[in-house]
Amino acid sequence: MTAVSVIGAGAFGTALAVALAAKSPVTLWGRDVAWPRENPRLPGVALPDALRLTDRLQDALAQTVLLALPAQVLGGFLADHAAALDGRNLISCAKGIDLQTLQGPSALIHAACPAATVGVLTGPSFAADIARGLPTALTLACADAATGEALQARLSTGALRLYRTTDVTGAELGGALKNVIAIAAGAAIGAGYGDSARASVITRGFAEMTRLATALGARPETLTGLSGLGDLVLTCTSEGSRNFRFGLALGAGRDFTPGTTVEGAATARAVAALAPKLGVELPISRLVAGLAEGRIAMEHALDILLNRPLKEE
Ligand SMILES: NC(=O)C1=CN([C@@H]2O[C@H](COP(=O)(O)OP(=O)(O)OC[C@H]3O[C@@H](n4cnc5c(N)ncnc54)[C@H](O)[C@@H]3O)[C@@H](O)[C@H]2O)C=CC1
Ligand SMILES: O=C(CO)COP(=O)(O)O
Repeated sequence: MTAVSVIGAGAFGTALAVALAAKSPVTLWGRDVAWPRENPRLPGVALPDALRLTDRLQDALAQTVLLALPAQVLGGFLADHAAALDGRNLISCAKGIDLQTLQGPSALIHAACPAATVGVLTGPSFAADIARGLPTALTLACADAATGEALQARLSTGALRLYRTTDVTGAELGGALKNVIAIAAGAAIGAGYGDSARASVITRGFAEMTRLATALGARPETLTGLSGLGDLVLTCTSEGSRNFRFGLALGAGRDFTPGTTVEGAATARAVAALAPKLGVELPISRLVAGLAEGRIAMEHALDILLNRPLKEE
């Protein structure tokens, strides 16, 4: 039995498994791992011998399990496999808010697996960078400080440097909400509004992320760390981001590749549903929800943002 297993053989799960296999044997579970030694979602990355692939969950579960499934499928997966997962260290790597329950991945895990120790691994990191062994800094959040420290040591490698925090809510929400703002930043660029407009979206978007996250119990300083500001900067400025590219396509009125994981689209709708319940104003996120649902046309988006009453920063 390996020390760490990774559930979800998409781009991110595979990249994490490749990186961790440099340190100790890793098992990677996926429902569709019939590919030879290269994952089509992560082209050009050879899978090392220390990485064992399986589609049998019962063969995959170590004491520490990284859950690298998209946020909108995590709840169903947990419902199906809670008994096998409970009691382990379960670390969410998903960046989203579940649209059905309006909860983040850590709350879904707690609810399904009450005896598990829950953690969150998040921060600025493209799967391709991690898989290539490029230097990357992430946040490992765990409410239990001692377990968090042990997990930090277990999951750090020569290239992957983990910082730790006990603020699970803040770390998780930073990663989820930056995807929504990245869609807005992409839309601003795609529509030709320019880099100054993008800088405004990043800054005012960060204010929205902080308002919502603190209303849900996050510590404000967590939002200024890797999991919040760090990942926001990466995702709003790089075409390596699927959320940013989705926004680019929206802004330019172009189609977007179906089947691509774009966490920010569903998360924007979850955020729009949460905002009135919490009494927080989130104009950019609500606009992204409207664009993603097709309720708002791109040609009206700018007017909606600019015609609001003037206010203090
Ligand atoms: N790709 C990246 O650079 C990064 C991704 N993440 C996060 O990791 C999470 C996963 O994203 P990616 O791996 O990039 O997505 P992906 O689109 O590359 O892969 C998704 C994987 O989930 C599997 N899947 C879908 N529904 C399933 C189900 N019901 N049961 C079992 N497996 C199922 C698919 O077969 C696929 O292997 C997302 O929350 C994303 O935000 C976080 C950091 C970086
Ligand atoms: O979360 C990511 C980088 O930190 C990946 O972003 P995308 O899901 O937008 O590709």
